[in-house]
Amino acid sequence: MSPPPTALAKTPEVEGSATRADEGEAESRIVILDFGSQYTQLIARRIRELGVFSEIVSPETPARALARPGVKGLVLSGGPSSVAQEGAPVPDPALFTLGLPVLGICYGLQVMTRLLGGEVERAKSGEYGRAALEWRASSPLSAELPSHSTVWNSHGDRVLQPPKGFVVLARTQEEPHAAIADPDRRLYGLQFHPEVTHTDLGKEIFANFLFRICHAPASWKLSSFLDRSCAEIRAKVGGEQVILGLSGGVDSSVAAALLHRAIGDQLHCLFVDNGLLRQGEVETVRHLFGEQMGFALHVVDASARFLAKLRGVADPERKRKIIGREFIHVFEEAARKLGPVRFLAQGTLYPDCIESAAAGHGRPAVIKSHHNVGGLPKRMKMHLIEPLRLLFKDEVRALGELLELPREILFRHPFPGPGLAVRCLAPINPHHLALLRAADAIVVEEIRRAGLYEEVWQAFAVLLPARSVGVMGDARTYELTAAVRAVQSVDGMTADWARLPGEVLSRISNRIIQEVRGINRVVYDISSKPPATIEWE
Ligand SMILES: Nc1ncnc2c1ncn2[C@@H]1O[C@H](COP(=O)(O)OP(=O)(O)OP(=O)(O)O)[C@@H](O)[C@H]1O
Ligand SMILES: O=c1[nH]c(=O)c2[nH+]cn([C@@H]3O[C@H](COP(=O)(O)O)[C@@H](O)[C@H]3O)c2[nH]1
Ligand SMILES: NC(=O)CC[C@H](N)C(=O)O
Ligand SMILES: [Mg+2]
Repeated sequence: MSPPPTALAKTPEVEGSATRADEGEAESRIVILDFGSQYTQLIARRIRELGVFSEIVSPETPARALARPGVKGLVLSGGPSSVAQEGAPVPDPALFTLGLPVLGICYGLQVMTRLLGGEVERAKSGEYGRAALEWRASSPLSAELPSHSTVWNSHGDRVLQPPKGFVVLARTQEEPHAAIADPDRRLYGLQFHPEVTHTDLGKEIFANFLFRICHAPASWKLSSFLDRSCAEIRAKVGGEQVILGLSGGVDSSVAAALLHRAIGDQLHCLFVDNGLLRQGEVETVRHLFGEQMGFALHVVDASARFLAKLRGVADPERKRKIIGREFIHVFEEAARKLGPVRFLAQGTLYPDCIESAAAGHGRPAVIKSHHNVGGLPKRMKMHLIEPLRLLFKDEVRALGELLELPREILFRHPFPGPGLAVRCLAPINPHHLALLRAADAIVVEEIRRAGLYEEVWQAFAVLLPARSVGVMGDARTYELTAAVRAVQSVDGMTADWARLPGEVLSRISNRIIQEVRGINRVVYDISSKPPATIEWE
């Protein structure tokens, strides 16, 4: 197969100071109408990787709202619905008359076909997974692509008759209308999914759409994003004070560094020691953010009140609620002490926004309640500043690198807001937390020492209330059990237990039993998610 074409733009620059981007004019962008595909975010990612900003909007967005300055083209995503089905999402038909290029993918192709007068039918047998694609006609969408390549499908409906003015660009063995287009109106449709990595040359197809059809400049760069968002924050905040809950995790740390660059000491970072933090966490945060980075850091020791409220509580959901409520109280008190604070900053990311928007139609925002500390903003009546709300996690990490945050912070394993409380299945008290903290530190230390820290998604210890008999130094012991959990995952939604080398497990086990008095047995958790979860509670 021939090498990929040269049409590919470079990935957005992370380094460098070039900030020519669109000062004063609207940022060039591609707008993606989301029909509910599991891959919509991947479409946005692919486009941004090519250096063009992309934005995901509701499928019902009116055409006039799509024709904004800066918009260079539209993508209609796939989706679970069937176009003939009642209640299936339909875009504003006027979007096809805006003169903007359109790329319909799967459901997006099918809905475009139907709206423009073509026919869609239920296929006799769907087309799922791998297929061999053959480009049959030349077009800017397939420019410089080899005539044959592998694509990935997932559809049960198909285009029976393309709309008037459309020609067939490509087919697969099963599907004669794998790609169709009306080149004069710059309307393109693909039955397969160019956004998934299983489609070879999917990125090149996007590059052709962006640069040969939409003529979008590749001007989306994190460095210009950084400059622009600092200016926006300064304009919004003026001389006021801002508070931000700093957890030491990636998102809040990057948000803090960005705000600090914008407004310096008007930013007050609040780090709450809830008594449920990992070993050395308070010192690390104090050293890194207070001393090294020079942030106005307020460390609030609230461990006594958290632990008092948690004493004797075993139910995981009750633990989470108590912790969320205490966080709010601590924040409110701290804000009052600082004087009138009008702004609350948060490290909300783009996936959080999309998830909560999707959940807005009467469904509970399950994912948000998992990730936010007790819904701070709603109750606190402050204006929100969310500088990362347009970014994906890996873009946030890259931004953190631009802001010179140490790798140690940016590539940290996720740590749940409720902290060690959801890893201590034995009754919560200072003694049990100390055992857990010590065991956890050994797990992480040994995994680091083996050079595996960045290979696993998360690794930690859990303290179990199970006591068992052991023999140490000829004497009987009757003590608690530690479970070691280490998983591989991409997004935390699904996970498999990590196949840690036997020697590493053995060192962890020996050290915990020898060094942590009160634990005499170590087990390794070999459950995947689903059906288990990553955390034990
Ligand atoms: N100990 C804490 N002190 C102050 N704020 C906290 C603390 N723990 C959590 N928070 C707040 O709760 C938010 C949500 O926590 P979450 O773990 O989802 O994100 P994160 O810690 O910023 O990043 P990451 O997802 O990488 O852990 C944080 O951004 C932070 O504002
Ligand atoms: O901020 C958080 N607040 C929480 O209440 C919470 N519970 C779990 N997690 C983290 O989310 C990922 C998936 O965890 P589970 O498989 O246990 O649901 C894993 O990375 C968990 O560590 C949390 N994060
Ligand atoms: N992935 C998709 O967009 C599927 C579209 C439609 N639900 C079908 O089965 O054909
Ligand atoms: Mg965190």
